[in-house]
Amino acid sequence: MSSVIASATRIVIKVGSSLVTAEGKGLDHEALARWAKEIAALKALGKEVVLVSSGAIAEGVQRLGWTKRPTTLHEKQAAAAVGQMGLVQGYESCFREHGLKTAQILLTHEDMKDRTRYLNARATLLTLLEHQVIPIINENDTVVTSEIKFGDNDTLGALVTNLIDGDALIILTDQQGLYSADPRKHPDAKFIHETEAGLPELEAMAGGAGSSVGTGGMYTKVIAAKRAARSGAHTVIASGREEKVLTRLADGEAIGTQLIARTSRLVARKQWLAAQLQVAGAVTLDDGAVRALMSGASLLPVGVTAIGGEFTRGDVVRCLKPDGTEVARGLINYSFEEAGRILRQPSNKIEEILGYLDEPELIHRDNLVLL
Ligand SMILES: Nc1ncnc2c1ncn2[C@@H]1O[C@H](COP(=O)(O)OP(=O)(O)O)[C@@H](O)[C@H]1O
Ligand SMILES: N[C@@H](CCC(=O)OP(=O)(O)O)C(=O)O
Repeated sequence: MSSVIASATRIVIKVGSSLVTAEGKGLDHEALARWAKEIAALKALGKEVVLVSSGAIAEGVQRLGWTKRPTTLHEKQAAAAVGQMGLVQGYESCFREHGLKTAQILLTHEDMKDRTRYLNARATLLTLLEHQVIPIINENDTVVTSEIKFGDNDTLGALVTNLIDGDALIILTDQQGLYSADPRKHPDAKFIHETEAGLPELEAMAGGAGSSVGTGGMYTKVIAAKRAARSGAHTVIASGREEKVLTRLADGEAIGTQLIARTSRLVARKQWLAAQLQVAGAVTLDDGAVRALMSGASLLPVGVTAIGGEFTRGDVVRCLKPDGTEVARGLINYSFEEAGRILRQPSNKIEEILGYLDEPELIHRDNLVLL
């Protein structure tokens, strides 16, 4: 059995509070340095890495001189705001030692639900990866309320994996991986080396957080693996205390629990797009654009002859052949008003016409499914 990480190129790594803080009291700077070193080694192997890191609240509590983790939402938010400074400062200086640039990204649930924000967040993250920057992501604790909260960074890690079409999600925690029951309470629990992500029995095995530092426990990790699998990504839950865990995983060593996604990344994305029932509009293509789409290209405004419906950026629209039959469906980059102004035009004219350029494609091929 070898690790799925060996063949993964785009990887989201989630480190829990217990791994970046000293027993929940302030940041463990040696730990941050170790993560930066390991991630630099993955980068050197040609992998793209996004880091989802907790630890803001724990660091904030320390900086504010509080003796325990607060219970009210506003105190937690205040602690997170203070602590996030330390978290990004710490990572920034550790990654700089390896010649790597970092970026701070704070997200909420709404950023993922709202299609326009979803596309913007996706484009920003992919651009950062293109420029070899390590995005460091946390929940935007300042603005969250219970309705828009991920609540735990395991869920955030999975949604980020979906967002950027990651090949794999690595969840690092304080246990070796998933056991048949919480090993803190059941010392005889059996270790699970490999299983299929999303199996209902896994949810029954996983309990809540075992420490006062972490939040979600194994349950949110198992659910995160199920979510990640929706976009075809495999998940590995492993111990962050294991020596050189990331580089060993990348070498193919099967450390931790592997939760395998059944459907491939591409098939999963196309299924998701095809299943979108709410279609906001349609664009009619010329014959050349239909041929381009069929051969796997993106849809450019130059190949569009008409539009219908009132859609906004990020909505799902139908792509119609000149005779009106549907050939494809995809997430559109421009609103119906904008699309109406740039249709039949070459992409290098978009900026001149609209005064700005979001993307040269009307629908990018990654966001397009042929029917
Ligand atoms: N079936 C299980 N297998 C392993 N750990 C479990 C299981 N059920 C509950 N846990 C608990 O989940 C904890 C890890 O989650 P959590 O404390 O939220 O960590 P993190 O901060 O890394 O997210 C473990 O320390 C363990 O006590
Ligand atoms: N946004 C919070 C993260 C909360 C959280 O999910 O923590 P954990 O269960 O340790 O990953 C923070 O940075 O403290």
